[in-house]
Amino acid sequence: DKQEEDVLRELRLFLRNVIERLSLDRRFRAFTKPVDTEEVPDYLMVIKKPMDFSTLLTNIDEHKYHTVREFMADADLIWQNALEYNPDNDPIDRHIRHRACALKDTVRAIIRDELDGDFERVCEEIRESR
Ligand SMILES: O=C(C1CCC1)N1C[C@@H]2C[C@H]3C[C@@H](O)[C@@H](O)[C@]2(C1)O3
Repeated sequence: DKQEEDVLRELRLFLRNVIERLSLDRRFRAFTKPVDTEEVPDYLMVIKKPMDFSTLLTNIDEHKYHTVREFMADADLIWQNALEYNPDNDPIDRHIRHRACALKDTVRAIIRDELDGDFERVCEEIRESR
């Protein structure tokens, strides 16, 4: 109904704003677009569900996320995939993992500081009603 669509529209606005702010952070530049599977031919053998900021945005615009929890499941894939694919004890991998952990902490801090628990509970109620 109208009020419910307004809630889901506010959710999309919030999620787009989160991604916009992450995309402006130079530490997270490697997370903005899908890993180039022509540059990295074994990537899809290792990583079953690739994810990146541009794909999150597309999903938001396709109304794929009805709750922040659903969005977080995909957002977490970005840093989880980075840790999984780049495990080695060399400077490049360690730099990527440092940024992956920074992304994990930054997303959690934004949600903790800016998501109203009552708003997320309304989103969950709407999703369970459908
Ligand atoms: O995992 C990633 C991205 C970093 C966070 C996501 N990649 C896999 C490749 C290994 C490493 C070095 C380059 O080969 C570059 O292509 C990638 C991209 O970084």
